[in-house]
Formats: sequence, C-alpha cells, structure tokens
Amino acid sequence: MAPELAGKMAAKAAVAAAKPATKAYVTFLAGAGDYWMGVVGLAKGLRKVGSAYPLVVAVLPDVPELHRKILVSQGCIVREIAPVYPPENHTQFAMAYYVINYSKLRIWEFVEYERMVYLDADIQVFENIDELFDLPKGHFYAVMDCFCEKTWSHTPQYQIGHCQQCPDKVTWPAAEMGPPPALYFNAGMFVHEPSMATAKALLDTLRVMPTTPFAEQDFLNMFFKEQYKPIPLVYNLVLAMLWRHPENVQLEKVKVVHYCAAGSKPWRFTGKEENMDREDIRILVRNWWDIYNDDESLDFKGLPALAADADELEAAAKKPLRAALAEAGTVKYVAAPSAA
Ligand SMILES: O=c1ccn([C@@H]2O[C@H](COP(=O)(O)OP(=O)(O)O[C@H]3O[C@H](CO)[C@H](O)[C@H](O)[C@H]3O)[C@@H](O)[C@H]2O)c(=O)[nH]1
Ligand SMILES: O[C@H]1[C@H](O)[C@@H](O)[C@H](O)[C@@H](O)[C@H]1O
Ligand SMILES: [Mn+2]
Repeated sequence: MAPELAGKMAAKAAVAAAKPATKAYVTFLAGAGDYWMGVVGLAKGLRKVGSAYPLVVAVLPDVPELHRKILVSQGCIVREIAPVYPPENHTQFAMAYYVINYSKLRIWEFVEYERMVYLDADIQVFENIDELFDLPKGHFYAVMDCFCEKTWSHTPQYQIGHCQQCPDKVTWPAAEMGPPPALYFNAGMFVHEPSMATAKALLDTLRVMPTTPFAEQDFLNMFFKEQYKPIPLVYNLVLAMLWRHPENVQLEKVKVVHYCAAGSKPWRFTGKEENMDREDIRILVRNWWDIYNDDESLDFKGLPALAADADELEAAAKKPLRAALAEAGTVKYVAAPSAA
C-alpha cells in the first residue's frame, strides 16, 4: 500500500476510535440512601462479563458528591438529570418511593447514544448481554412481568389469579371482563432508543395522564404498547418467578437477575423476610456480593483524566467502599433504607 494511503487510513481509524461510544448501559440513582451500592455492583458485574459498552448513571440532584465520585472511580459516566414530577393526584403507589422513578424518563434525552440498555440499580449481570444492542431497531424490548405478588393486589389480574406467565392456568374471563390486558413488561430492564422527540412526547403525555400504582412502569407500558416486544426472561429474572413460576425458570441459563422482590436487595439482605429463606435466593445474594467484593480483579483501574481531586478519588477507589464512606463522615451506616 502506498505510504500516503496507509497514513490516511490510519488517521481515519484513529478518528473512529476516538469517537465516543454510541451505545451504553444506563442506570438510575436517586437520593442519599444505599442504592449507590447497587450501582457499584452493577458496574463491576458489567466489567466482569467483559461488556464492551460503558455504564451511564443518571443521577438526581440529591445524590451526594461522594457517591458520584465513587461511581466515577468505578468507571461510570455520571450524568445529572432534572427530576420529573408526575401530575398530582391521589394515587397510592405500590411503594411510596416509586414516585421518583418518573425521573427515569430523562434517559430518552441521552441522544448522544443511539441505543441504550436500561438496568435498575438492583440488577446484576452474570453473563454478557451486549447482544441486546444488536436487536432490530424500532421496538421497545423488555421482559414480561409476573402478577402474582401482593404488590399487584390492586389489579383484576391478581384478584382472579390470572398471570401472563401462565395464562392457561386461570384463563382471562373475556366474556365478563372484556379483552385480556396487553402484555406487560417489568421496567427494571429495557432496550430503548434515545430521541428528543420521544422524550418530549413522554413528558407531554405524562402531563395529561393520571398516575397509577406502578408509576413510570405502568406509564411506559401504556406509552410503548404497540412497540413492545417481549424478550426471554433470562434478561431480567424477577425473583418472584422462582416461587411463582418455577416451571418457567432455568436458573443456570439466566444472565440478568433483578433483586426486586421485597427483602431481596443484596446490600440489605437479612434472609428474614417472606420468601427469602430459600437456598436459591441465598446463592443469588452471595453471587452478588462476590462481584461487589471482588476488589482485586474488578475495581476500575484507570481514573478519569478530568477528576477534580485525583487523590481523593484514588483513595475512594482503593479503599473498601464502606470504610471510605465512614471516613468521609457524610453517610451514616444504618440499615434503614431510603426506600424499599
Ligand atoms: O431510593 C432509591 C430508590 C430507587 N432508586 C432507583 O430506582 C430503581 C427502581 O427502584 P426499585 O429497584 O427499588 O424498584 P422495583 O424493582 O421494586 O420496581 C419496579 O417498579 C418500579 C415502579 O416505579 C420501577 O419501574 C422499577 O424499575 C421496577 O423494576 C432502583 O433500582 C434504583 O435504580 C434509587 O436510586 N434510590
Ligand atoms: O416492578 C414491580 C416490583 O418489582 C415488584 O416487586 C414485583 O412484584 C412486580 O411484579 C414488579 O412489576
Ligand atoms: Mn428494581
């Protein structure tokens, strides 16, 4: 090859390599509570499975500076978002804190990414799922939820014992209740395409919609009803599936675990709550901790060049996180959660 051409090609490759990733994982963090531990666990989990894409953390203004620094020291891209407030009405949310989850809608504004995979902070990734970024565009991908836990007691599905995970067990009584409800996804994990037009449509629609018990999860289900395509439950194992629909679960194939059942958050796990005294749950919680504690191989090595205080960051990255926080004196370690 002529040296001139080779030079040009090398220059082109360098430009391509310098281009920021257009795909990324994204999670959401609110408050000064303990969910940052979930984000650290998730960042380490994604790194352990060799994910090719970064983890963006959409943080609300109330996330303390120290927590943000810890996330940066773990290789996360921290992006502050403005809170989204739902219109006021008198809905009882299934969990009072679900109201903050409307702010998750801001991740449609991250338009420098053409494709994102959203993961709740109480999710862990045990196998590489980068293939999700290659799904055909134009759809909204997520895993179907289960209606069998008490959090669903306000719904007709729960009341008659109908669940989309086993629709033939108690069939939907269409004669009395009309057409069956549309397929419904759990919004702890989904694949979306950021777009300012969609972000605006989401916020405009939210303004005229009444709030409902599962907050933004209900809202997203309504908004993306036509585009929704279910993906296999290995991409978001809602823990209740283990005792509600064991026949649908092949645990050894599961890639993503969602510690959403009451009492299952690994960083607060006591094993005392209902359904938590199970061997499979104990193993999954231990597996989460193994990743979280694997400081040697998993802590992010390269500190960002833009770090405001490199010494502090380096110390936070090296020290066991609890010790770093306790020393900083800004966070009190109490079991009492900000939520859930
Ligand atoms: O104090 C908090 C509470 C929540 N979160 C963030 O909000 C997410 C959602 O909260 P949970 O994971 O506790 O909620 P669940 O998984 O039980 O709830 C489910 O229903 C919710 C309805 O609002 C959301 O759709 C959520 O993604 C879905 O998995 C967390 O993972 C975390 O990313 C925080 O950062 N701080
Ligand atoms: O998002 C909720 C939440 O995670 C609950 O724990 C579970 O009962 C639901 O099925 C789910 O929709
Ligand atoms: Mn969750």
